[in-house]
Amino acid sequence: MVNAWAIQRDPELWDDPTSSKPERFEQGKETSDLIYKLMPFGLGRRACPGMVLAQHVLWSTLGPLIQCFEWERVGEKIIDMTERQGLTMPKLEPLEATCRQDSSGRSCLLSF
Ligand code: HEM
Repeated sequence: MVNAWAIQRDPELWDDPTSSKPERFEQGKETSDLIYKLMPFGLGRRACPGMVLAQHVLWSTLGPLIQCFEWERVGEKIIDMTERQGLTMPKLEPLEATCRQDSSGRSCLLSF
């Protein structure tokens, strides 16, 4: 069994592996061998058959949530990213956040 958890946190493979840096996935960065370093859907014959569906759903749900809203944590406390055990690696402390419609005037996929 492949230990994807360890591979995804290996400092020899990732710059500052435990920090949230979405920009690391921008084109041209971290793209070589990404499929073997990240493996969100597994690899090979037993890889996830729902990958394409999942990616489309993610684009159409997460995209508008990020693009159309401004998000803030509740209170001043830094968000604790500690994981608890479970199949999908849930957070130990559930995430609490507030959002409001983006006021920057950027175009948004959704109209209200
Ligand atoms: C973000 C969403 C998803 C993630 C991250 C994900 C991830 C994974 C991973 C890591 C595996 C194990 C692959 C392996 O053993 O190497 C898997 C297996 C599987 N996934 Fe997904 N999956 C997602 C969504 C879906 C969806 C939407 C479906 C179906 C509509 C699906 C159906 C399956 C099935 C049936 C297997 C078992 C494949 C087998 O054992 O042959 N998954 N998935």
